[in-house]
Amino acid sequence: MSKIRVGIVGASGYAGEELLRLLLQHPAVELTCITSRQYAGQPVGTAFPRYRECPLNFMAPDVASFAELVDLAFLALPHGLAAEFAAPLLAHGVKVVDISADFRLRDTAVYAKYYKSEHPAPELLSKAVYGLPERYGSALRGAELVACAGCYPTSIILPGSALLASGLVETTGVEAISLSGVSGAGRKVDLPYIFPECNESIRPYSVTGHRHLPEIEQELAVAAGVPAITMNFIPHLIPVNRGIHSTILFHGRTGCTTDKALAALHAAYDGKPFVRILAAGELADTKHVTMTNMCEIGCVFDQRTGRLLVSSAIDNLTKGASGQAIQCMNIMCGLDETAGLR
Ligand SMILES: NC(=O)C1=CN([C@@H]2O[C@H](COP(=O)(O)OP(=O)(O)OC[C@H]3O[C@@H](n4cnc5c(N)ncnc54)[C@H](OP(=O)(O)O)[C@@H]3O)[C@@H](O)[C@H]2O)C=CC1
Ligand SMILES: CC(=O)N[C@@H](CCC(=O)OP(=O)(O)O)C(=O)O
Repeated sequence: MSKIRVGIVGASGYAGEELLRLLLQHPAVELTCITSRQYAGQPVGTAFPRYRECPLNFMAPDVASFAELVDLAFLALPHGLAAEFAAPLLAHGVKVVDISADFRLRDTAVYAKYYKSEHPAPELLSKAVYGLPERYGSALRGAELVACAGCYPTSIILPGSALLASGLVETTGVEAISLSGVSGAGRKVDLPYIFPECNESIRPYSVTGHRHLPEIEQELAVAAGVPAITMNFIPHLIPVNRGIHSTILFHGRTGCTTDKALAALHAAYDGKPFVRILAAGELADTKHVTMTNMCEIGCVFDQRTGRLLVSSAIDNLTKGASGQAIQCMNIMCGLDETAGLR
């Protein structure tokens, strides 16, 4: 079988770097082109010295020349911009896997509120499949445009949707407290993210209106089968390079126990290669998942408070971004879901 020709738009950032790491050893793809404005014309090793021996050169992000070289494009661009690239690429017949947030929200008014601008390509929203393979696997088969789930959302929606769908927990009073490594903010020089500012620091931010909140609420409501879910989501920046840990608190319904919650998670995810359900008494740890495409989930029911405490961990750059994007590509193209990701 001939290899799928793929390219990365925005390959000089952290999501781009993670795509490079995974795609350069993917058995069914040929990485034909990578773009960057600042490194255009230079070898990939200029931006990432670990790839000094790699013969690839960055090219300028010119859609027409890029589209000639690829069957499928990964967009690792800032939100707002990704949609501007998606539209002409799709028009050239190129499949698009977008890692940005541009096609995740179904409601353009919600997008405008949280992303502070009108949606750049609303006409494409109906084409977009939400890129969370464990929940949307069959819709991904043959999709042309995939909106990869966000990093924090992946860590919350995977456990949360299974538990809400099981009926063991209430749909009201949901709370999620998440901790993210600094690579989640991208490869940029910005004062709050330089080493002396974020080392030895744990800092909550955007505690009442983070842009991932509507994405999490949207997908949890779908899973729960209710018109809307209103919840708290409290992200924190922590001084590690990679990894997200989320603690999600639910009010248990009558009969909720740790064993029943674990059984619901097993029923949803047994056989899914990138979800690991822990045994009773175990909670998730980012150390167990960094540099992998795995989401690790544990939970415990607190009899005293009636709350189900759920703990989940992912690598923000792998299952939270580029690994998930490749998992989506594998399904879109009829490959083994795990190709290049084990
Ligand atoms: N970091 C993470 O953990 C996650 C990131 N994401 C999403 O993935 C996307 C990329 O994130 P990340 O890699 O962290 O971001 P970075 O800031 O590290 O990289 C952004 C990339 O976009 C390119 N770029 C920026 N502006 C333009 C432009 N005007 N035209 C063309 N290229 C441009 C940059 O290249 P150059 O300047 O050289 O042109 C660079 O390659 C974002 O939408 C982010 O929200 C999603 C999940 C997790
Ligand atoms: C630590 C940090 O700053 N994290 C980013 C989210 C990471 C990201 O890129 O979000 P997407 O999944 O939507 O692309 C933030 O809070 O905006």
